Amino acid sequence: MAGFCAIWHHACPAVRHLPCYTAVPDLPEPPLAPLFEHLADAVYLIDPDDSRIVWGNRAAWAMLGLTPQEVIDHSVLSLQMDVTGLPQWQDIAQAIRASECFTFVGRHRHAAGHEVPVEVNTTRVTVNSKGYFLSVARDVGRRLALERELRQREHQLWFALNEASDGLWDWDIAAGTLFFSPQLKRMLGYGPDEMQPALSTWSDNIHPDDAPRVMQDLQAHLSGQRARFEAEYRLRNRNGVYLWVHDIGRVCDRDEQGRPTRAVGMVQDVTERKELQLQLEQIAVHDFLTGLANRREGMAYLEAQVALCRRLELPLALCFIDVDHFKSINDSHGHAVGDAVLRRVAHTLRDLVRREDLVCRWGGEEFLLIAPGIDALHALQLAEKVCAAVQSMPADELPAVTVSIGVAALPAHGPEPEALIAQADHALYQAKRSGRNRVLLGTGEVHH
Ligand SMILES: Nc1nc2c(ncn2[C@@H]2O[C@H](COP(=O)(O)OP(=O)(O)OP(=O)(O)O)[C@@H](O)[C@H]2O)c(=O)[nH]1
Repeated sequence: MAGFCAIWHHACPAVRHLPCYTAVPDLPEPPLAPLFEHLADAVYLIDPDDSRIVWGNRAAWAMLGLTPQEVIDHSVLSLQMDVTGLPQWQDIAQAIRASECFTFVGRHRHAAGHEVPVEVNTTRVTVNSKGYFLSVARDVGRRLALERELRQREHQLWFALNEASDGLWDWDIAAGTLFFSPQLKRMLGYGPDEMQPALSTWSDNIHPDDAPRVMQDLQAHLSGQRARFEAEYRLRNRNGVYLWVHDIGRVCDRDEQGRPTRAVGMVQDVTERKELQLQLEQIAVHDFLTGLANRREGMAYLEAQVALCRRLELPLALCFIDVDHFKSINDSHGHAVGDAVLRRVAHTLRDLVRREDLVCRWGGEEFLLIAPGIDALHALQLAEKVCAAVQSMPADELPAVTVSIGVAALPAHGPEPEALIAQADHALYQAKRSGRNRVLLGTGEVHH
């Protein structure tokens, strides 16, 4: 081995860190040896009889992290982790002799301790009348890593399509086809072979009340006005039941003119969350006992309608309605009966008003009727109707009651909602004082 130290040295000016090869007359070298020096793949010349490496190129030493001195005259068995002994080497040598080119996939041992996955192609060459093996080893670590990554991605994709809770869609806009993932079909109650892969399969099943908004949102994204498509809407399932879904998607391909050609997205079933949200919204704006709008909702409606009617120069009327002697109902029949009476009064009021009117429970046994577009005269007539309707409620299981009503109207009784309420409240107070079961109009005076 001492002779090798002299002929393999580290002073090659072209490649500074790699040992440089110098041909030695008494050692075999493969044909075209100088050419192999410039190959990126490792090249070894191996004596088939004893598996000794007798020559290698620069890439060979680099791949192993060793110097030529550490490799030359060593058996391939010391480098190749998948060849475990001479008998196995003999079998391999036999196979190499029997074929034009023998391919072997294995692992080289790097000086730093890690493995280098290699694909080794070996062929036979004759040097100085003796047969040798010429092996070209390619580092396939990167390729294997890529293959592993690809397999991993395929697995993730399979998982996303089949197991993830979100349904996926892939819309080939140019071809006019819409792919629905197995999970999306399952979410909507369809089998794997159902659901035509067409846009109409989706769009025809959107709730008619939601469809215009959803299509507008989709169009806004396709035309580039919005960065992505996102919508919450009702989608009909196979049984005709509407699910609430959260749909989010994005254009992923455009043609040379910038027109979208493909979009992908995912759909989540949010029915439970949406129904809970709707219930909470309902609770937030409704009175629990009567189901009417609550005071906060009534006030918001009054403010909005006063602003609108003032802008359009339309009248607006308010009726403050209070059940007469309600305390005595509670006292003589109990609180539960009192509640039932309040519910019945509420239903009577609701049945009497127009769609654009709003009745809210102001508190206790007080109700507020907001009637946009109605002047004071018509409001008085409406209030009389309310009095009559309450008085004529059937007195079967529940005690009969009457109501007193104070009326105020825009513009006569003040431009602001608070002024209108104060006027109606004062008129109600007067109605109570003057005997109850009656209607009085506000005076337009300011009362403190
Ligand atoms: N059952 C029941 N009673 C209620 C409710 N809210 C308020 N009340 C009762 O309604 C009664 C209102 O009494 P008052 O304000 O004295 O008025 P009133 O007895 O109707 O007399 P006038 O308004 O002067 O005709 C009180 O006894 C309250 O306890 C409710 O949700 N359910």
